Amino acid sequence: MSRLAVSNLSASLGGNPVLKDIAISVSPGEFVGLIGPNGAGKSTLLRACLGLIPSSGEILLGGTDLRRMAPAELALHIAYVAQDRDIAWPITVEVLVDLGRQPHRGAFARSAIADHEAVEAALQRMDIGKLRSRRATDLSGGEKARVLIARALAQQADLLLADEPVAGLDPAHQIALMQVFRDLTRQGTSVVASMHDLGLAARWCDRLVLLESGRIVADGAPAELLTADLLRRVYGIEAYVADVAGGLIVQPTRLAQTGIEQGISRDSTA
Ligand SMILES: Nc1ncnc2c1ncn2[C@@H]1O[C@H](COP(=O)(O)OP(=O)(O)OP(=O)(O)O)[C@@H](O)[C@H]1O
Repeated sequence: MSRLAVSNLSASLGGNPVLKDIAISVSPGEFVGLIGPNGAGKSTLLRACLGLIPSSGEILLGGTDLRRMAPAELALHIAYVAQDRDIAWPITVEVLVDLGRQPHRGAFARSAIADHEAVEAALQRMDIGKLRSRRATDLSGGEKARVLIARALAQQADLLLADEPVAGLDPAHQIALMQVFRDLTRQGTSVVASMHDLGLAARWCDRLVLLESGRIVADGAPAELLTADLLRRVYGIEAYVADVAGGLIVQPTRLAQTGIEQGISRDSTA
């Protein structure tokens, strides 16, 4: 059975249709990359899959419509990393990551050993052990991002939805995060992450789902989906695409002619 099964999903924001007849299913242990141009609807789809915005259609989590699940139950099954990395409270990194354990215990219960281990594992996975006593509000952008991802990892949900989780991370931490996601999926967790870095998406995701103007226009294995033709049509870019022994390489090189038609200015020397 799919861990997440979405069908006929449509949603409007501010009176405008933003998601149109979306169908997507995610299996246990799958790492799905959600790609598409700015404004395509990636964040909205993730938020709809959390029940955060009104939508029509079906969103099944392990066979149950998640809109009928209580928030506390939902939090045991889905973890979410939002695109917005604002941290308002000057609490320590360790305390913030520990908030990810909240669904597993009563609000005032003492941390159990399992909670402690989950927090330690999340701190190590995101390479923020040495930041544990720092105030989260004092961290750099990339450090804050890693702390918020660690909080979601500590939740140990079987489905992780992450909105542009690599944004702001340096190359080493981007690759490390992809490795963390792959390791999690190999242990049975499902991960759906929106991404703009097509090279990382190509190399690490099991499957890519491409959104354009609120519709899914392609869904498949990276090597089948990421063709130069499709990238030109959807993103208006030329890209170097090569399937080599070490894995798929996708490197955007310049704007395509269609980029101009879409209103994107182009540096003719590029
Ligand atoms: N609250 C809102 N009211 C009206 N329109 C909205 C609202 N939130 C988002 N939108 C619109 O919905 C569309 C999809 O937005 P969404 O944030 O899901 O795109 P995205 O694919 O995640 O983009 P990006 O890559 O820029 O993060 C956009 O056109 C956006 O302007």
